[in-house]
Amino acid sequence: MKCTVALFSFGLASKPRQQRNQGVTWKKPGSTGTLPPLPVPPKKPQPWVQVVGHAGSFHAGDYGMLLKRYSEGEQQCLQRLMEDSLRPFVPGYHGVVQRAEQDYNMMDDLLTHFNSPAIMDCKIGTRTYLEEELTKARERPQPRQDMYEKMVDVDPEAPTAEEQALQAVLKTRYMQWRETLSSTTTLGFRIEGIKKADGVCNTNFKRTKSREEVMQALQDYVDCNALIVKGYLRRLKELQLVLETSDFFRTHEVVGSSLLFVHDSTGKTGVWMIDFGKTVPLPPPLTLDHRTPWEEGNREDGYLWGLDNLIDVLTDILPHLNLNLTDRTSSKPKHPLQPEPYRI
Ligand SMILES: O=P(O)(O)O[C@H]1[C@H](O)[C@@H](OP(=O)(O)O)[C@H](OP(=O)(O)O)[C@@H](OP(=O)(O)O)[C@H]1O
Ligand SMILES: Nc1ncnc2c1ncn2[C@@H]1O[C@H](COP(=O)(O)OP(=O)(O)O)[C@@H](O)[C@H]1O
Repeated sequence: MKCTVALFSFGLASKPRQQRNQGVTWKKPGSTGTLPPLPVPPKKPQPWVQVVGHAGSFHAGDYGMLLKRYSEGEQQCLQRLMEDSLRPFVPGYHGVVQRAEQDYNMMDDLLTHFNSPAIMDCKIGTRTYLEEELTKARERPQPRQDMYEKMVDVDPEAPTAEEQALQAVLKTRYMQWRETLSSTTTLGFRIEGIKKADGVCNTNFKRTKSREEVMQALQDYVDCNALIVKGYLRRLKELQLVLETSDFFRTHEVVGSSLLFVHDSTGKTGVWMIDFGKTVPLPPPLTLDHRTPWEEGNREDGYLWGLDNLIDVLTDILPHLNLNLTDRTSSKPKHPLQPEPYRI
């Protein structure tokens, strides 16, 4: 799908938006010599942007809330995450709401405190389908025509003779093909989509596979700004430490989940874990270290291995970037082969 922009399609409170702004009054300066501070005019509502994912699943709400089409599994994860050490790394969860007879999980809109942000969705892990989906596909195979078409659009040679005859592929086969076509298998993460600050959106990363291609895409995403990368690296390293001790993480298979990167021109950066639609609790006493390679039955997802690699790749691009946040005239590295040393 293409990036979707939404402007408050569902108000979450009974008070309409315009009414909320009526509390702001502009006073004349008094005659005592000291000027009272001028009230700040109300901020223009920022449009919420969806970079990738299912079309029609989200509604931007008022008061910095986001509604995502209800899934019980995701609700349980978000509830548990509110009690876990990972809480600062996920959107705040605020329960279930109903709109037009549809249930939604209500969570924080992570874009709220950014100004015209650049956004990147990176899917983490070496496997993008659940083990239970593999079992189901064997027991009751349901070849899909839509996935065949998506496959042929990218590479007409990709389907096997049997798949060509059927004009359909199994979902797990499609997902495995996407994993090996991109950097999921080799690096344990892949770029799904990027929206730059100028509004330009790119979801054409299906074939972005090699370390060099990934580095190039990341470098372009941050506009060669080392301070942004430094901010991201700080946050990712904190996340890495918390993941290593989180009870939630140890006891869940985390599949198809993304890290949402956000930054803006002030230099503010943020990274959060999103999308727990395919995150499932493990049968006790099974736990995962998220770094051991996957073998069917061990449930490992490669999440931490992918995060380790993502941190490595971001660290590797640092010497090629500009340290000067405000120098927009020199956004390309001047001597890519002789980079200046960079220290974190
Ligand atoms: O990105 P493309 O190549 O379009 O493929 C999509 C993604 O893999 C989705 O995963 P995610 O939501 O993690 O992005 C997946 O949704 P699931 O999460 O339901 O597996 C879709 O499956 P279907 O929804 O079955 O079509 C699949 O068609
Ligand atoms: N809490 C959030 N705040 C801001 N944007 C979000 C949030 N959750 C999701 N998004 C946006 O929606 C996109 C799809 O989210 P995701 O949960 O992965 O949906 P899906 O389950 O349909 O794949 C993300 O790439 C991001 O742009």
